[in-house]
Amino acid sequence: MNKRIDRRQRISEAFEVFRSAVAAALGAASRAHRNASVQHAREIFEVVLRQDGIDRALRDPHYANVLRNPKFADVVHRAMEDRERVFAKWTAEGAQRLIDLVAAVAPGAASEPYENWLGQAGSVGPRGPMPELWRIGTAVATGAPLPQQFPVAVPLLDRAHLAIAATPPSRALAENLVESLLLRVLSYFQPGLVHVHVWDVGQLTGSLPGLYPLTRAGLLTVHDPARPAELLDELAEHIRKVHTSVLVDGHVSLRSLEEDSGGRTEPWRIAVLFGNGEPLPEEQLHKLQRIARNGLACGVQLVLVDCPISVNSPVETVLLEDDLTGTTTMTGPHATFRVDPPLPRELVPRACAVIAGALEERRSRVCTFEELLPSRLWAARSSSGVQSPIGHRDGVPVAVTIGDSSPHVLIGGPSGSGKTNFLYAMLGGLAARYSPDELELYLLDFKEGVSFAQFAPGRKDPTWLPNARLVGVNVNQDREFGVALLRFLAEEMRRRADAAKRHEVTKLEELRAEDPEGRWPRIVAVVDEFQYLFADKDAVTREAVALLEDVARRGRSQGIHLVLSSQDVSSIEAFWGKPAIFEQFTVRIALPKARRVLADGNTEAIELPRWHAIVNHESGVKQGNEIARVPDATARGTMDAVQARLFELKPEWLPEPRLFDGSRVPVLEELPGFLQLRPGENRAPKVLLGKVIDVEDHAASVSLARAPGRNLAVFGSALVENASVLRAAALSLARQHEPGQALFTVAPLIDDARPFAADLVARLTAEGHEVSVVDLDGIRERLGEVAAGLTARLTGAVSDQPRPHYVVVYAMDAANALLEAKDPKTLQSGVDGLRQVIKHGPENRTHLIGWWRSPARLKSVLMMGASADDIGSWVAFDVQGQDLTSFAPGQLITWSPRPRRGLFFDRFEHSRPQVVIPFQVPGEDQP
Ligand SMILES: Nc1ncnc2c1ncn2[C@@H]1O[C@H](COP(=O)(O)OP(=O)(O)OP(=O)(O)O)[C@@H](O)[C@H]1O
Repeated sequence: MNKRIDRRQRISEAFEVFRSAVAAALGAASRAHRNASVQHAREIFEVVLRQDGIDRALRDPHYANVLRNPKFADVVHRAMEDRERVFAKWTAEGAQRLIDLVAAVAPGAASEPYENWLGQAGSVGPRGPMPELWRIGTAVATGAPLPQQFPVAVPLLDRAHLAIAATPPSRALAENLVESLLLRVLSYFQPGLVHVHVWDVGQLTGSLPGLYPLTRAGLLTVHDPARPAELLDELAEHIRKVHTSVLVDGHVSLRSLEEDSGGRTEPWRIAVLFGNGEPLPEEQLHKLQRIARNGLACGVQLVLVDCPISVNSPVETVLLEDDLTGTTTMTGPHATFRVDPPLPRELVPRACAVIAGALEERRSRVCTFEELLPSRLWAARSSSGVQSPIGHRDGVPVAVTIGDSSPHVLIGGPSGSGKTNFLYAMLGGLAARYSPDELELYLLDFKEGVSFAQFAPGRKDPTWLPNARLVGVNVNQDREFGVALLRFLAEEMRRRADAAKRHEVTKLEELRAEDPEGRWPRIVAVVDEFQYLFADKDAVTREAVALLEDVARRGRSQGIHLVLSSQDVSSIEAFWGKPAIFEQFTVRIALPKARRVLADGNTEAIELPRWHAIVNHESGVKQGNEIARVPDATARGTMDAVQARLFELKPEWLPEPRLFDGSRVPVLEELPGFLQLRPGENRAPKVLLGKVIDVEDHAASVSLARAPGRNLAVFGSALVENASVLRAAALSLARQHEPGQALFTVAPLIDDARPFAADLVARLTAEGHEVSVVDLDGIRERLGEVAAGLTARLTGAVSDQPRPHYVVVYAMDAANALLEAKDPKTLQSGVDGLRQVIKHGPENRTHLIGWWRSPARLKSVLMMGASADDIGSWVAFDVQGQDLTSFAPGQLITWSPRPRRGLFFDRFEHSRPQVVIPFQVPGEDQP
């Protein structure tokens, strides 16, 4: 029995060992399993965590427990470490870089806290600097290890539109954002440089109530919510206007123009559209898309709130969420931003009132001439045209553009309305911007007075305007000078067209590109009171019209531009009768009360205040009107000061402008053409008579060749003028002969002529010439001797080289009766002698230079034995055109005499008579 018990005991014990072994084995397995599970869970967690990212896990409430579990602490720790390592660069410098960047490109009100600027009117003018970004809030990079804040800013004005999409809870935030942004912009720039338009689909009273004080100064326009089309049309019209009047000639945007011209010439327009999340009706949407597409180039900025639109132009987008955070396309999806807190309610209207007030004050302040000038003189290029501000509106410059698409300018305004002042403002601005290689000026003033005289060197002021190539003053009745200028321009136009053809181009801009070494400045020719050109229905007007038509039509592509100004455009029938000419004058400037310069029905000039001008680049149609206050440009220290500065800058080689002063009496002895005369064997002597009216400053001259007809007659009763011609003729001949080589007979046949003749004789003898003087009593005999000498040659009795002999007779007709008497012996009259001299003198080097007090008195002599043909050239003073026709067969001479002007015709040289200005005679003063 005991044995059995013992065995059982042993068995039990044996099983006990087994059980313990099993238990131990199971325990170990379970521990291992537990460990493995934890390990597995960690790995799975790490996989998930890495997949989601630690930053997301940290924000996700589902992760909260797990992240606290100490078992996963090392996984979390590792992930955090990795994140920190990855973000080390960002953490160290990322946010700071953004802070620095915004501070650099968004100066002043563009990014600083409102305390620094709100309530002050901006001071930055049209020349900038232009902020690149404008602050809207603060962001943190989502997922960065440290919640470092950095500013969020968006580009605006010329750079990108702004679209904001909000949810109902965040809509108010969107409005705050817009308000703050607008105030930043409005407070940055000088008042007037930015205009705001607001349209809100939902609210009749409009949004942004804090901005309302701006309406008083016209800086804010709140548009009717029921009529969005009105705003869209207005913006579209503005864009069109900028294209047609400002962005002419090559510039694609106001910004590129600004870079070239050194300043903004057009204010920005910011249009804020508050929508309701629904797209606009299709037609309006298309309009809006067009504005979005073209607006940025023309200074039109859209800010669209809940106004869905897809456009093909730069737009930055802001998305605001229910939780009042947002994202923007500027910072991408990895940054969450918060809109800056709203500006203090009560400060906004006050700030807007300050801005409006400052603008009103600016408006009442007169901009100065100095403000028309560029920051750098002569820095602009004229390849595609020239442009200069001529005045300001609301502190913003208003410019005139002259180029291929706005080639010519017409200025109108009654006397005293400021045309001349306007021209000065324009010429000052242009001359300061464009060097003489870029722009040449031809300035002609028909008015009494000397408004352009200061541009040429004068007795008091030796400086002159370097751009001026020609200055014509006191032109008054010398309409021929206007024609001469037009002729010169037409000639230059042809020269340029030929050069263009050689380079196979059609326009000046292309020619300049093809021929960079060539000098091809643009030419602006200004004619003040140009209606004088068309004063009579005569050959001058006909020629002027033809030339004007040619230059107006073809000048544009050759860089030749006309600026015509008149107090009475309506009276210029010849001009009006040619709509083709008129149409070329697309730039119209109307001064107060100007009539007919602008298009019919555009009567704004009537209401224009003093010292203002309407600048219109659209042929005068109403939409093209831009009003500018023109500064005083004629006072001392304005145009004259610029001229003095430019004079210092001018290159050495630049010649003085030619001055044509209609009131000046030319002086023979100062004329280069006279001083250059020398004795010469093989040339026919040249006789200078006076100056012709031309651009080149030539003398009128006749060649006294050894040929029939080479005599000179001077007609008219005007003593001084006739004596002047005889004197100039004789003195110029004297310079072309060695002393003793020629003989001069000087015959004053009336007493009044004696002083002139005596002076002439003195000068001729002083130069060593042989002079014989005869008076009325001796003339018949003298002519008889000369005639006999000629007869001897004609009959062959004498055959040596004839000696040049110039017979200068004052008032030849005084001897008519005396000459007509016949010699009782020979039955010859003195007239026969005279005829012989006139007819056969020239071929034998004897030339008659005679003054007859009327052409009829000479004609009576030229009946038999001599003819009008024997007087090959003549100058007439105070003689009507019809009285001269017998000396210019086949010509219709429409000449009305005028003081100190003669009509000159050389049948050997001229197809038509030309006007001459006689030289000064001794004792005669300059006016
Ligand atoms: N913008 C201006 N600011 C101040 N003064 C001005 C301005 N424009 C013109 N004036 C002054 O008004 C006067 C007349 O101006 P201006 O000579 O330019 O007129 P106009 O139209 O050319 O007259 P007119 O044809 O009679 O010569 C001048 O004394 C000029 O200084």
